[in-house]
Amino acid sequence: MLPVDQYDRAERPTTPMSVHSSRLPAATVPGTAPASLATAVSFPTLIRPRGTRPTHAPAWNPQRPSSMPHQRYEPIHERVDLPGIDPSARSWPTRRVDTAPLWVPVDLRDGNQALREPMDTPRKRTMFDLFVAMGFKEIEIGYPSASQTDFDFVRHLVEDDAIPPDVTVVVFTPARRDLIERTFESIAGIPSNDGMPRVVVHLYVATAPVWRQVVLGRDRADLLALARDAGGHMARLAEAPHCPDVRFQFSPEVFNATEPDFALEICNAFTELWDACPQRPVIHNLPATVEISTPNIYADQIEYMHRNLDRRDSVILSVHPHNDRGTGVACAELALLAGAQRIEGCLFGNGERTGNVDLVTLALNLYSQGVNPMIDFSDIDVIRETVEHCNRMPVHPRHPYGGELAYTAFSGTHQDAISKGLAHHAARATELAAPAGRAPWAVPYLPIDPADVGRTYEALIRVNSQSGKGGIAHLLNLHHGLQLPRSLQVDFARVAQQAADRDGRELMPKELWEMFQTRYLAPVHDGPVTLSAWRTTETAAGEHEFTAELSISGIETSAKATGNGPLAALTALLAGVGVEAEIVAYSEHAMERGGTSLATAYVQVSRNGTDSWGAGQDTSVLTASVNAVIAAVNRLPR
Ligand SMILES: CC(=O)SCCNC(=O)CCNC(=O)[C@H](O)C(C)(C)COP(=O)(O)OP(=O)(O)OC[C@H]1O[C@@H](n2cnc3c(N)ncnc32)[C@H](O)[C@@H]1OP(=O)(O)O
Ligand SMILES: CC(C)C(=O)C(=O)O
Repeated sequence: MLPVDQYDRAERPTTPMSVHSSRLPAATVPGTAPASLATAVSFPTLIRPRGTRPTHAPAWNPQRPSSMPHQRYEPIHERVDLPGIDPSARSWPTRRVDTAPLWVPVDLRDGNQALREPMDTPRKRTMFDLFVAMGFKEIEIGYPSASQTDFDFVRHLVEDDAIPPDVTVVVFTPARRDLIERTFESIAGIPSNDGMPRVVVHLYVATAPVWRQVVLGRDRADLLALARDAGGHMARLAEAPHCPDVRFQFSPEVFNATEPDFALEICNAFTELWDACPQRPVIHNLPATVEISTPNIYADQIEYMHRNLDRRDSVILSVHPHNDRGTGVACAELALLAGAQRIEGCLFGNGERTGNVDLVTLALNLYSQGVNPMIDFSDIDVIRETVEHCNRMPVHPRHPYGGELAYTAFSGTHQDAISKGLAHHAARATELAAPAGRAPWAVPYLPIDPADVGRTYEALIRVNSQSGKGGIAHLLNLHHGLQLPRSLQVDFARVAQQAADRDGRELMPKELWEMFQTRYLAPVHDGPVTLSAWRTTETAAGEHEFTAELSISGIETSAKATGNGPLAALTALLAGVGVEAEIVAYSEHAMERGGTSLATAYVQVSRNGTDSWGAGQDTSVLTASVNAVIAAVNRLPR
C-alpha cells in the first residue's frame, strides 16, 4: 500500500470541492455509503484487496489526486548537475535525420538478462540468425562471463562458423579482471575480415553518483582508477598472440544521471588508453540505463559529449536508451539529431523493466520518412513471431508497425478514409504506370503501406459497433466482390451496426455476407410475390413485354404487361395484380472475384414514401435484376 499517511495532508493541494459538488456521483462501491462531500471514500479503501479482481470503478474522490507522495521525487536538474551544456550551442532542434545509424541489437545480452527464462542456445541461435537475415552488421551476442550458457553460446557461434564475414559481434564485460579474462577466452578463434576486427569487447562500469556511492562504494577518482585498470587489462589481453583482432567499447552505465564532465573525463580516458584512431575507432556508448528525463535533456547531454569528446573522428558515438518513461524512441531519435551515430536496442523493445529502445519502431520511423533503414523488415510477422518464440513473451497487438492491430481500423470514419485512400492509391499507381507497391504512399491513417512489411490489406478494416457503412461495404467488396450503391451501404450498415451493438463484438466478413444474403438476396418466403415462370420479349423498339406465372399472397395467377424496359414491364405487371412499387434505384455489376461470370443487381423500390432494397445474383443480368425487384418488393412493409 502506498505510504500515504506519512506525508502531511496540509501540504497537498486542496480541491475546490464546492465548484464540483454538483458532479459528485452516487456511491458506486457496493456496500459503502454514498460518496458525498462529507463522506468521500478515502483512497486506501478504494483499493481492491490484493489478488482480487476489480468489480467496479472507484468512486470519484476529490482528495484522491493529491494523495500520492510526489514530493519524494527530484527532478533531473536537482539530481544531476548539468554544467557545460550551453543552450545557445544546441544544434539538434533544427537538424534532420537523413541516413540510418549503425544499429546494434542487444537482445542476446540486455534483452536476455531481462527474461523470466533466459534463452537457451537454440533460441539464441534462432535470434542471431534472424538478425543476420535482417541485415544487422553488428550484434551483441552475450555476457560470456555471466553463465556457462552465455559462454557456450559464443563458443557455439565460433565453432559453428556462424558469424558471417561482414558481421561484427560484441561481447559484454564488467570491470573485473577475472570476468574480462573469461570474456576473452570466449572469443578465441574469431578471424578478422580483410584486416578488420570482427569482435568488439564492451566494458561497462557505473558512473552515476548514486551507483558510485551505493553500489560500488567509490568516489570519482577511485572509479576512474578501477576503469583504467580494467581497460588496461583488456588492452594487454588483446595484444596476446592468440587473441583475435578486437575493437573496444566503453559504456558509462547510467550516463544520463552522471555529471557530464565526469562522463567526458572517463570516456576520454578510454580513448587515450585504447589509443583510438580513425582506422580503429573506440565506441563510446552512452546509456540512459534508467530513463529519468524528457528526451530534450538526453539530447543536450549527447550533444555535449558529441562536441567535447577528444579525438572525435576516432570515436563512434553510440546511445543505449531504455524506456522507463515511455520515451525511449524519442530519446534515441533526438540523440541522433544531437550527434549519435550508433544505436543499441532490442526488437520490439524487450529489455530490463520497461525495455530497451525498440529498434523496429526506430528503423521504420526512418523508413516512413523516406530514409533507407538498411534493415529488412519486409516480413514483419515472421520477425515478430521469431522474437516472441525466442523471448517467450508476446508483442503487444498495438505495437508500432509490428503489432497485430497496427494497421487495423475498427472505427467508421477511419475505415471510410482508408478505403477511399486505397482506391485513390490504386488509381494514382495506374496513372503513373507504376506497380502499386512502388507508387508514392498517401493513404490516411496508415503511415506506411502495410504491404511493405508483408501485411495484406485484409486485416486493415474490421467491423464492430464503431464501424460505418464505408468499412462494411469495403469488407463485402474485398471478400465477396459486391459493389454496394451508397444508399444500400447506408441501409445495410444500420443492420450490421445493430447486430454488432447487440452482441458487443466484432463481425467477421463471413457473418456480414450471411447477413447481407439473408436481408437482400434470399427469396422472401413469406413475401406476397412469388414468380414461378416468366419471360420477356421486345415487342417493338423501346417496348418490352413481361409475362409471368406468379402467386400473390398464395393465390396463383398469370399476368402480362408492357413497359419501356423489362423491369418497367415487371412493375407494371405487379401493379396490375395489386402490388404497387416504383423502382427508384438500380445498379448491377459483373462479379470481379471468384472466377464466376455471375452478375449482381441491386434494386431499391418505393411505395407510399417507404423504400426497400433487394439484390439478385445470376449468370444472367436480367434474371439477377428480376430477382432483385421481387426481393425488394417482398421486403416492403405490408
Ligand atoms: C545496466 C546493465 O545492464 S549491466 C549488466 C547487468 N547484467 C547482469 O548482471 C547479468 C549477468 N550477471 C551475472 O551473471 C552476475 O551478476 C556476475 C557473474 C556478473 C557477477 O556475479 P557475482 O559475482 O555473484 O556478483 P553480483 O551479481 O552480486 O554483482 C554485484 C557485484 O558486481 C559489482 N559490479 C557492478 N557493476 C560492476 C562493473 N561494471 N564492474 C565491476 N564490478 C561491478 C558490484 O559492485 C558488486 O560487487 P560486490 O559484490 O563487491 O559488492
Ligand atoms: C550498456 C549497458 C551498460 C547497459 O546495458 C545499460 O546501461 O542499460
